[in-house]
Amino acid sequence: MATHRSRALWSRVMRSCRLPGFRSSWPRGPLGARHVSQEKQATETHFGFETVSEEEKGGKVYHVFESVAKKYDVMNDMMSFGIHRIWKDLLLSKMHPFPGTQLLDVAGGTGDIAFRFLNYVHEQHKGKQKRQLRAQQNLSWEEIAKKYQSEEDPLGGSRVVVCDINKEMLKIGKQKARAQGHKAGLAWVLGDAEELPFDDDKFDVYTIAFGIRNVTHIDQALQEAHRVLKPGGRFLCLEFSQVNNPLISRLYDLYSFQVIPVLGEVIAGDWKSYQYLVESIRQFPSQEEFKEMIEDAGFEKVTYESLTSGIVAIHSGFKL
Ligand SMILES: COc1cc(O)cc(C/C=C(\C)CC/C=C(\C)CC/C=C(\C)CC/C=C(\C)CC/C=C(\C)CC/C=C(\C)CC/C=C(\C)CC/C=C(\C)CC/C=C(\C)CCC=C(C)C)c1O
Ligand SMILES: C[S@@+](CC[C@H](N)C(=O)[O-])C[C@H]1O[C@@H](n2cnc3c(N)ncnc32)[C@H](O)[C@@H]1O
Repeated sequence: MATHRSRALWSRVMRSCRLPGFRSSWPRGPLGARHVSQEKQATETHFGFETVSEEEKGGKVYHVFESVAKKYDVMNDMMSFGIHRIWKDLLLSKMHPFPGTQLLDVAGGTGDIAFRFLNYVHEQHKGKQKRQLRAQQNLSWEEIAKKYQSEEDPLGGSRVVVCDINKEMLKIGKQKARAQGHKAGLAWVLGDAEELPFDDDKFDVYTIAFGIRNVTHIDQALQEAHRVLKPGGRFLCLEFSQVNNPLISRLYDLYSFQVIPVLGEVIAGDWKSYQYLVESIRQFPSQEEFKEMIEDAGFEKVTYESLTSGIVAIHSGFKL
């Protein structure tokens, strides 16, 4: 059994060497994940390097995340040497939520962004409370103790809704929330980024981390982001992007195509989902192209910051 498994693994490694994975520059559709050919308008798209119908794509993406959900978090630490945590922390520092922020985290999966948000606003609120106490002279010990024991909202009114299309990812997220003691200020909603189950002008911030690449109609998801944000609200997207240093790009390509699917097979028993991951990264638009797409959806003051040589980028835009 073990020999069969390792032989199968080796044959996959060999096959993957024949993939365009050895090219130093990658074919990139101008619209990223959505490729529209002249003959078959708006019916075909990409699922990694595979061309599939738009109807098929959603089901395939669903299957990927249903399959990897249980191993999702451990895979991210292994593949990125823990670096995905730093990227997510940076997204939160960029957001720098104000007290009372209403956040919608779309494609929120197992809750990494939501938990960071809750920890951030909790720390912020505690800091504010301390500063207020320090500023008040001559408080008795009883008054100070009362202030700490009062049932005041420890999140200062901030709330987060995690919205994801995949039940299995949300299930793992809810288990993590229980284990980490997150209860208040957190809601889980099953929903599609392309058709959000929320009213217009509802949220202060919309985040999407490593999610938009998987959506069939990225333009539709961006328009939905714009719709649900309040005027003055902020769009923030953390996603894979384009590496511009040729040497790092070559190493990263080698690592992506030769190591990541192997890790996927060994840790999650799922080569194909991790092959989809690395292929879908190469189909996603560059920093500048994605910036234009965000502007086309009606966002203003759109900027981006490339992280780790452009392996990922954070895009930001405002609904004004
Ligand atoms: C299904 O869809 C998904 C599933 C998911 O689980 C997650 C997502 C969404 C994704 C995330 C939340 C983040 C996931 C993170 C990544 C995909 C990885 C991002 C990658 C990095 C941060 C590292 C970037 C790597 C480089 C720039 C290249 C550095 C690599 C090397 C020097 C190794 C070069 C590799 C080769 C020559 C290939 C052959 C090598 C071997 C077979 C030996 C094995 C090598 C290793 C295990 C690597 C050891 C590397 C080091 C000790 C150096 C580390 C250096 C750096 C990190 C700069 C989702 O959608
Ligand atoms: C790579 S995970 C990202 C999870 C989380 N944001 C994080 O940073 O770890 C991608 C998530 O996008 C979700 N997703 C894919 N297509 C979606 C869609 N159309 N609407 C909402 N979520 C979607 C998947 O179910 C999956 O949970």
